[in-house]
Amino acid sequence: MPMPEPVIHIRNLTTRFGDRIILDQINLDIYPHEVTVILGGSGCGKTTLMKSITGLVTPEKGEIHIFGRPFTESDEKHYKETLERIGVLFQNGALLNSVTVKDNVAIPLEQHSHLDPELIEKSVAVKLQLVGLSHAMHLLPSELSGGMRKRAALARAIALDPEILFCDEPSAGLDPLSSAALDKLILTLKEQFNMSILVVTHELASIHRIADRIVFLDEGKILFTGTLEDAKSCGIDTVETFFETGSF
Ligand SMILES: Nc1ncnc2c1ncn2[C@@H]1O[C@H](COP(=O)(O)OP(=O)(O)OP(=O)(O)O)[C@@H](O)[C@H]1O
Repeated sequence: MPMPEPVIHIRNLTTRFGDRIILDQINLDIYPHEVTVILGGSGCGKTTLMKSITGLVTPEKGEIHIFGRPFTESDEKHYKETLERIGVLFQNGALLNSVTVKDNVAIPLEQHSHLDPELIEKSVAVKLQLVGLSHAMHLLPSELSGGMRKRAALARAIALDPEILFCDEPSAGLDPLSSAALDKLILTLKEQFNMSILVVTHELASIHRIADRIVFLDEGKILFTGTLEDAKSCGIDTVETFFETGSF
């Protein structure tokens, strides 16, 4: 079967901090309605890749097309419209501590939608129900467990019904049950909401549950891309060792 058009198409992406090249001429296609797991040792550039794609870091050179249109050199209107179709779950959750869970999830809708307050309230309630936090909507982030905080941050990341969702180490610091619950949610977002999802994680159990495709980064270059099954027997020592041992 021919591959569908990628939702993200990256060519020769180079990102540098000072005199250090972090991403070195990356070529990568991200396909729709799949979970793509970005793997690689600490400091290899996984977060920088996500930030380069989402405009949080400015690449030195290269092209990024999102939804079939150039993103790197787009005008302000197109740039903003594209970002509204993307959700990001940051590594630390990045919830505002001074407002309730419900108000945290409402923020993107208040800032980027034209919905009236009543519809915003309904939309927030739907998202909180989806992540299983209806009962916690009036709590402050500091009153939540780690797993609940991650789910609240996920509800906020999907507030605008994004077509692409980025999750940076969503299960870091979670116990196995909370981690599995989060993976289930990620699969629901892919299967029922048709999202294309990029996840940075190095937890083998999680990778086996969610990954359709693997992108393995090493020192700023892509060592392997392909399906999870292919990754396990790709003939590249670093990749195969990871799948055997769970460490880099
Ligand atoms: N804003 C920045 N300024 C300078 N250097 C940075 C900046 N952000 C990241 N780096 C450096 O770039 C390299 C890649 O960082 P990045 O966070 O992308 O790695 P990572 O693969 O996500 O690592 P980890 O798995 O440990 O989170 C690291 O050496 C880091 O110190």
